[in-house]
Amino acid sequence: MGESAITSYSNGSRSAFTHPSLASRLVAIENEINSLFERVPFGSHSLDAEGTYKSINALELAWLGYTRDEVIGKKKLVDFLTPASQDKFHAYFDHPHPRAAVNDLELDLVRRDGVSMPISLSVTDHLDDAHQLLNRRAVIFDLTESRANRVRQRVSAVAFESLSGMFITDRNQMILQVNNAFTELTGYTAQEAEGQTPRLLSSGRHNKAFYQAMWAALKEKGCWHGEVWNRRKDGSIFVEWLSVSTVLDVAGEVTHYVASFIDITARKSAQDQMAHMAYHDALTQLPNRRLLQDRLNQALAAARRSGLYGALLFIDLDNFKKINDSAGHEAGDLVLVEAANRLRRTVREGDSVARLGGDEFAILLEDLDTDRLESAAKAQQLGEKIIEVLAQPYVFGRHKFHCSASIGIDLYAHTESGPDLLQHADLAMYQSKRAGRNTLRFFDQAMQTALNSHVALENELRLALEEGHLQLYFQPQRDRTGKAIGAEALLRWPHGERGFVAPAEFIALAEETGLILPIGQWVLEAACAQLKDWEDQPRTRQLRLAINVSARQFRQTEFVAQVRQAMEHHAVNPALLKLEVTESVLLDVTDTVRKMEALRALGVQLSLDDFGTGYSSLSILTQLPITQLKIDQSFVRNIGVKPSDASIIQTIISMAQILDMEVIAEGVETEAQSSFLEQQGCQLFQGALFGPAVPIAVFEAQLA
Ligand SMILES: Nc1nc2c(ncn2[C@@H]2O[C@H](COP(=O)(O)OP(=O)(O)OP(=O)(O)O)[C@@H](O)[C@H]2O)c(=O)[nH]1
Repeated sequence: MGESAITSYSNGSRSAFTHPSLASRLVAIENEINSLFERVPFGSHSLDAEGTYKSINALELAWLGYTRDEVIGKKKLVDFLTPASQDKFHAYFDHPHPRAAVNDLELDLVRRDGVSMPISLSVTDHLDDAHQLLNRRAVIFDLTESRANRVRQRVSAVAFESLSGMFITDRNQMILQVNNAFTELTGYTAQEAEGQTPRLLSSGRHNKAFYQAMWAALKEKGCWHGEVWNRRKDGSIFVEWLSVSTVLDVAGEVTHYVASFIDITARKSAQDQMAHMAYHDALTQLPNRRLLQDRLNQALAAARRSGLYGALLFIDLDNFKKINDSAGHEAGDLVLVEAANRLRRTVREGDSVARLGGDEFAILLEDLDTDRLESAAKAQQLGEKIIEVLAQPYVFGRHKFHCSASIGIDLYAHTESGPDLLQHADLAMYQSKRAGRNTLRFFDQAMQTALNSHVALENELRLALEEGHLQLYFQPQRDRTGKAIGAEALLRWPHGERGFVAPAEFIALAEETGLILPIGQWVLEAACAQLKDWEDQPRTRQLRLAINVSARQFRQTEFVAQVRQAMEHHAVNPALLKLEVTESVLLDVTDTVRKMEALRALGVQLSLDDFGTGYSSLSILTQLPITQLKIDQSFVRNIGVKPSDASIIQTIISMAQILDMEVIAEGVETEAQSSFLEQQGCQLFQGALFGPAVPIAVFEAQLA
């Protein structure tokens, strides 16, 4: 820029400048300075004593966005400041005793385009001999960049002090800096950590390969994340989620590593605990069925490779329910825990013990032998040991319980599948139960054949129920005059190929598989519908209908509600519905009494079926709101054959009279039986002599 571009104004009023040669000399010097400042990389200007621009360099003009003519002699610096900066400016410069210099005062300019610009202002004042301000020369630095840097630094500093533990190392992994969270999480202060390497925290839980993989990832990708077990200063171990990143220089060389971590010990232990709960039984802490299934699958895969036999033992405690019923569920729990401990102690390390549920346990024995018989012998040996160990008394304080076990064993080689094994062992266990309990049985081919037809029959029964092929037959119940007072509804299953399946066969199957529940519900609904039907005709309006309720059905919590709903649904008179239950429901007396009372409150009749064959004591009988006793047909059949049975019948009838219950005899086939029963005071009769079970149309046709 040429000389003409610089214009300076001298303040002619000042005495020091009155000498013409000195004044022109000063002007020349000032012009020289101005021209010098034209080339500097910062803003520069001079102001007169009033603060008006005397000179300004090109850079500052460019920042402001004005022309020289608009500024020189017309504007003051304060005209270009933000209001806040104006206040600051005045506070510094409107001083009774001007200072000689101000350095690095931070202000904000407002450019012509309205954008503000941070600057640093340094000013040198020229004073005359009387300390009056002559003029002022200023240099201005643009702080835009450095202020942004400072903001960045502040943000970084705040970020560094986050809740995550952080540390920065040099390229040799020497820790240069740690944050407060690092100290909180590890127990090491900055002084203790700085100068060390991260090995300071090593727990010894990771091997060399782990760290090698970490360094390889850092080298390749520039970052690594993962779980690391570390040790705090106090020696305690914690697990952290660690992220490490490399910092590179312009040449691509690592200069630093930056690591941040959070303590995930609590989260991890919660996760571990949940995983444990998903695979273990809460009461005994043994693996549960799910985990056993996994292990079975692994064991089968291993057997395929090794060719060795293994065995699965299915263990079920005998009459365990009695302990619950007699001493309470807590006592039952104690026995289960003790049984689990005994099983654990009895097996070899490596054998899996699991609780399948209730009082059922399983043991998986792997790698027994290449020979089937030898393997069976080993499994049997352990099975017998277990029977012996579990049969020892269970003593808790003053209480002592006895509980034997029944075991089913299935050997496996490379062929079986996990679910089959469990099913086979279960079936073999069931054979042990049938053989009198406290023993063991192996699954064999005959059992397999029986199982196959069992499974087929089960599917067919399910289908028969779904497709409405089950039927109710009606066997009349008559009074002493021979008049039908009602009927017992009996389930029949006409099978497409086999004709009628024997009720004993399919009902036992339904009990075993649980199908008895939907079947029982169907019977209940069908009986109510039938009662409703009868209600519409005068001839049948008074007929009562008895249905059989299985113990399993009766034990359901919602049983009473089901009965109520069915009766409401069909709007039947409850007094005409009779539920026949067997003595097997009496195992849980309290529950039975409660349910029976609820049923009686609904108005339903209750009959105790097969009476005399079970074990119900007289005292229990007196607690039950039963309306009828049914003499079992086995006694009736022995009338005139076995005198003791005749006395039992006499006792039952007189007992019913004392307890004010109705009494009915079933299975009456001969006149002799009938007249004996009548003589003893029996009021109601059912049996072939009075009519077999027949379809509804036949039954109704036979009504006199
Ligand atoms: N105390 C307790 N009882 C349980 C638990 N789980 C299931 N049960 C009871 O265990 C009993 C299992 O009985 P079952 O195996 O069917 O019959 P059982 O009396 O052992 O007779 P058998 O097996 O035929 O010899 C049922 O009464 C269940 O209510 C439990 O966690 N604690």
